[in-house]
Amino acid sequence: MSFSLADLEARVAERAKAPPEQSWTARLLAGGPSRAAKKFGEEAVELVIALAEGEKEPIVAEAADVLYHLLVGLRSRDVTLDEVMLELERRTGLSGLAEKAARPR
Ligand SMILES: N=c1c2ncn([C@@H]3O[C@H](COP(=O)(O)OP(=O)(O)OP(=O)(O)O)[C@@H](O)[C@H]3O)c2ncn1[C@@H]1O[C@H](COP(=O)(O)O)[C@@H](O)[C@H]1O
Repeated sequence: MSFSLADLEARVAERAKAPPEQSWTARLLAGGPSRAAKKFGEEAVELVIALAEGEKEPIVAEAADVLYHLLVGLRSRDVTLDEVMLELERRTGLSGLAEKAARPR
């Protein structure tokens, strides 16, 4: 498998420039960040339901929708995948439980 989230981010960036009547990406972005956020939320809920039900095929399909709509949402706020990956890389040295315990109360 050579296709990556970075490839999808590049595709989203390319299609953002298309006329909205020819591109779902461009149409979503033309609606502004709140439109992209709302669609991401809908897709996230559909993934939650698929995960709770436990069937693999819908989980894969809904997870794909979530990842694509996440990238569109990030683009709507000019946040890059690199910025998110840097944050994830920063966290690799720390267990999630240790990080939670270290939070100010
Ligand atoms: N990965 C995706 C992708 N995943 C989902 N979608 C679209 O997201 C839209 C919403 O999906 P849903 O079916 O969940 O939602 P809906 O149409 O509102 O239907 P319901 O909620 O009523 O079920 C549909 O038009 C899907 O086709 C995507 N649209 C685009 N991409 C990628 O973006 C590229 C560019 O696409 P365009 O911008 O459309 O050219 C494509 O080549 C793909 O690589």
